[in-house]
Amino acid sequence: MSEEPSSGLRLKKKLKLAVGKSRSSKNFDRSTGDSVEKAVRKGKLRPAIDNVKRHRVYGGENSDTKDTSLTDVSKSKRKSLFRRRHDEEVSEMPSVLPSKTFNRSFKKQEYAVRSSKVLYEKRKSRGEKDHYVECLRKSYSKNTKDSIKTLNYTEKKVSKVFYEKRKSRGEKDHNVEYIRKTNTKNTKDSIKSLDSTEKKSWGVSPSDPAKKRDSKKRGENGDSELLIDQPKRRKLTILRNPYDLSNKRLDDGTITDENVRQEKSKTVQKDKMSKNAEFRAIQPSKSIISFVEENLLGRRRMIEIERAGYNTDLTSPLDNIPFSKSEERERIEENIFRNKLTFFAAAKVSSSFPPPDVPEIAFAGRSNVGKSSLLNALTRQWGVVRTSDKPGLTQTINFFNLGSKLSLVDLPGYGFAYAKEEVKDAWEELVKEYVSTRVGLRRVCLLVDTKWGMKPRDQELIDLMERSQTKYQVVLTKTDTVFPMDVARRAMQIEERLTRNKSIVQPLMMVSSKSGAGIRSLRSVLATIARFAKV
Ligand SMILES: Nc1nc2c(ncn2[C@@H]2O[C@H](COP(=O)(O)OP(=O)(O)OP(=O)(O)O)[C@@H](O)[C@H]2O)c(=O)[nH]1
Ligand SMILES: [Mg+2]
Repeated sequence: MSEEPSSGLRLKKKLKLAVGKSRSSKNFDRSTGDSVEKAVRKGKLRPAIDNVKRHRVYGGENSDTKDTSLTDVSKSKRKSLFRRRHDEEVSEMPSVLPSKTFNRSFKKQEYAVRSSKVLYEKRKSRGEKDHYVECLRKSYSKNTKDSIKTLNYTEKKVSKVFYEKRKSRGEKDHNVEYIRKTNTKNTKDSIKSLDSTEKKSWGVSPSDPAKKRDSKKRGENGDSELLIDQPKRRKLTILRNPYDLSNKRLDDGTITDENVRQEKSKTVQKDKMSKNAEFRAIQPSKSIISFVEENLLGRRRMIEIERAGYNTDLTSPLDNIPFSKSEERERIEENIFRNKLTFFAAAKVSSSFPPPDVPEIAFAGRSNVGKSSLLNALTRQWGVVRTSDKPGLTQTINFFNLGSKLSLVDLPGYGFAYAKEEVKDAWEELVKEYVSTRVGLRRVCLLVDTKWGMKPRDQELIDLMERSQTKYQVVLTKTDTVFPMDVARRAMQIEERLTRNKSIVQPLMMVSSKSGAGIRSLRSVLATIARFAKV
C-alpha cells in the first residue's frame, strides 16, 4: 500500500473542515495530532477547568507565567465570539417597532377618543350636558368636600380632647398662650405705630411701594394680624456737610484739621527754606569778612583761639591782648571803661527818669538778646548788672554810672518775655518814650541776635528812632553761636536793609559777651562818645 491517504479519507477530511472540525479546532493537540480528550487522558494536558480555577485563585501570581495553554486561547476566543454576537444582536435590533396587532388596537383607541371629543363638543354647542362628565365632576367634588370635612372634624376632635385633658389637669395650652400673646403684642405694636406715624409723619404715603410689598409679604405668610402695618424702621442718615469736619475721615483726602495743620506746617517750612536759601545767597562785603576774621568772630574751635595766643582759661578770652600776662589782662585800652560801674536809678515810668547830667548810652533790643551781659562784658565787671537765661529779667530802665562822665542805661527787652501782655506793652511804651524823648541820650545800641536777625519789633523801634532822630548803632550779639560766615552774612543783610536810614551810625558792630570777640572794637567806638560828648 502506498503511504498517501486514500481518496475516501481525503473526502472525509474535507467534510470535517466544512463542519468546523479541522486540526485548528480547539480540541486538537498539534504536537501529536490527537484530540484534547485523548491528550488529557495521556496526561499531556491539564483539564481546562483546573486551569480556570487556578486563574481565579492565583490570578496575580500566574499572570507572569509564559505557559499559555490551549484552554486560555480557547477562553479568549470564546469571549471575542460572544462579544461579536452580542454586538450583532444589538445592531440588528429595531429601535421601536410595535407589532401589527398593537398598531391596530392603538389606532382604534385613538379613533374612539377623537370621536368622543367631537361628540362632546357637538353636545356642548347644542347646550346639552355630557352626563358622564357631569357625573364624574359631581362625584369628585363630593369626595373632596367630604374628605376635607372629615379631616377638619378629626383635627378639631383630637385637639378638643387634648385641650380638655390639659384643662382638667390645670395645665396651660402653650399654643393657645403663644397665639394669645402674639396677638396682643401685634395689636399693641400696631397701635403704637399708628400713633407714631401720626405724630412724626415721616412722609411715607399709604401708596408707598415699599409698604405695599411688605404687607403683601405678610399676607402671603398667612398672618392676618401682621397685615396691620408695623412701624417702619427709620433709616439713619448722616448729613455730609462738606464744611463739617466731624464727619470726615482723616484719610479721605478732604479738608480736615490735621490736613490744614500739615499744609500750614509745609508752607511754613517752605518759607523757612526759601528764607534760608535767601540768607545763604548773601555775599558779605570784603570789609565785613575781614572784620569777622580779625576779631575771631563766630563759632571757633578752642584750638584755633589758643593758636592765636588767647588764654582760654579766662572769661571772654578774646577780650584780651594776645600772649598777655595776668596784669596786662586787667588793663582795658579805653580809659572810660576802666571806671567803676555803679547803679544809680531805675525807672518804671518816664516821670521817674533821673536828670540828664551826663551823656547816656542805652542798650535796647528784644528780651534775652544779651543787653545786660554786654554791659558787664564792656566794663569787665561781672555781676554788676543782673543777667538771666529767662527772658524778661530786666523790667525797669536801669541807669548805671561809668565814672562821672558817662552813663550806661540798661533797657527792658521787648517781644517774647515771661510777663503779662499789659506789662510788656507798658515796657515797650516806656522804652519808646525814653529813646524818642530822652535828653542827653547820645547813642542807642540796638542789639540783634545774630542767629535770628532783625524782627518786626526791632524795625518798629528803628522807625521810631528815625522819626525822633535818635542816633542808633546796630550791634550783633551772641556771634559765638553761629559760623563766622553766617555772622558776616547777617551783618551784610542788616546793613543792606538799613542803608537808606539817616540816624543809623556805621559801622555795624558784632560782639560776643561769652568769647569776648568784638568787645574791644565796640569799646573804642563808644569811648568816642564820652570824649566828644557835651551834655
Ligand atoms: N552764647 C552766648 N550767650 C550769651 C551772650 N550774651 C548773653 N548770653 C546769654 O543770654 C542770656 C540772656 O542774657 P541777658 O544779658 O540777661 O539778656 P537781656 O537782653 O538782658 O535779657 P532781658 O533782661 O530779659 O531783656 C544769658 O543766659 C546769657 O548768658 C553771648 O554773647 N553768647
Ligand atoms: Mg537784661
